[in-house]
Amino acid sequence: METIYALSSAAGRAGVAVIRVSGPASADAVRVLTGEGPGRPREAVLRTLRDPRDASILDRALILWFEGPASFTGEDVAEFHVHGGRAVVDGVLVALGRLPALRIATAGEFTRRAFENGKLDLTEVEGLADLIEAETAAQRVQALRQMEGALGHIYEGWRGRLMRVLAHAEAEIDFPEEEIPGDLTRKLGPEITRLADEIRNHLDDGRRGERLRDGVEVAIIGPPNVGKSSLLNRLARREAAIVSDEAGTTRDVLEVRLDLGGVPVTLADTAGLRDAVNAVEQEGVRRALARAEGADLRIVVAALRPDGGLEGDFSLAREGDLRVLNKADLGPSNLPGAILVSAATGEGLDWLEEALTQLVGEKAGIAETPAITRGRHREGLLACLGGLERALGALREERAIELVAEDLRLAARSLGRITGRVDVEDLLDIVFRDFCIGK
Ligand SMILES: Nc1nc2c(ncn2[C@@H]2O[C@H](COP(=O)(O)OP(=O)(O)OP(=O)(O)O)[C@@H](O)[C@H]2O)c(=O)[nH]1
Ligand SMILES: [K+]
Ligand SMILES: [Mg+2]
Repeated sequence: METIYALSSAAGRAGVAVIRVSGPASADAVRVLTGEGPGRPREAVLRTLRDPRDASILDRALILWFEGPASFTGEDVAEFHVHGGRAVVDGVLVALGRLPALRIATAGEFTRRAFENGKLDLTEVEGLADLIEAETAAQRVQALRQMEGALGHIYEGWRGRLMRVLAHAEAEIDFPEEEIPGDLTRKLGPEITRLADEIRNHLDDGRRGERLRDGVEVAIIGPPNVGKSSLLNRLARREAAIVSDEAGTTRDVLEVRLDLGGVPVTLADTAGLRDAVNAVEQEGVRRALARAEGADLRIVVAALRPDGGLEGDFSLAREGDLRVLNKADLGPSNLPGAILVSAATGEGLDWLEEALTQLVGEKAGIAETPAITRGRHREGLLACLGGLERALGALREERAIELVAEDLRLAARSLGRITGRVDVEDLLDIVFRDFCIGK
């Protein structure tokens, strides 16, 4: 196994930078730079780092030594906590690069080694990637939970039970007993049914976990000039979108990211909906409708007119969408089911934000039991469920036990692919794509 090294903290100037080395030559790397072997495992030592070519001083650094397999990667690991200046970091990296046994790590290679050495399963690797990407508090909680194995344990638990059922079925193939009709169904059926029910329940999560990971998509729609862009600017607390009294100001879909109660939200402003006056506006309207269609939630906006009449209506609102009547400053009004606001004065905006936060929280966020966070998990679980249902069907029809066993085997394999316990070579590049060098 080659020994790899990389800067593991972010590039650029910083107080401290961490350079990580992993592999059998890690102790040599410490020896060459400090003139001494590594200290005791997990105890920081302060050492002078010298360039091995001319003994010039590179830095005074803290060195942390982890003896494999009790390390992140499962191999011997040395961490150099150096001063985070560019010349210091470059000097140490160049010195390490001169050691013949060392080479620079590729993106995600430290984590990949952790996976290959059984330190993390694939769901835990994904949790770690999500933790590094987490922007909001709820995302952090979900990522940490997954990194600590919450999802992996559930899937491995199901796989263990499935393997036991499979063992029974296989025993039946090897040592067929006196066939009593329906006997096998009575033996295997209940546990397969229970497993299928549990997986079905887990799948029926309203995509909360996936939405929390990706962000909830909210689209603001309505006719021109009702104040959609003005409302977006209020919610974003900055002048993100152009506002004017000209109908048809907004053409492109404009997105801002919000953190509503810990849930990341992508709020989209869209072109006003009307029979467009030209091709560009027409394209804007097409995009607005497409975005509204794809969104998890719509804020449908109408506005009060100075004459007391109504601009727009809520015909595009679906159940669970927000209906907003803007320009409440123009006169008295009362529209049941609509939130009254004024983007001009700020009136009612607290309510709007509160209602939006509440709805978003219903669609995404932390539930008591860990939720599916990626389409990859969902696909694996659906494939597993399909196998279990086919196995149950085959049992009911009293088909050959070999066929039942084959379906159970496929179901177990689909579960195993989620955690990476069975042939996943083809998956690894996809899972590790999210990592950068040093991770
Ligand atoms: N009186 C009043 N005027 C408002 C309010 N909100 C927005 N306006 C005005 O209404 C006009 C249109 O506002 P925009 O935010 O550009 O409306 P829009 O819905 O994004 O318009 P398009 O992008 O053209 O579809 C501007 O002149 C705003 O200043 C409000 O609450 N009260
Ligand atoms: K406008
Ligand atoms: Mg606009």
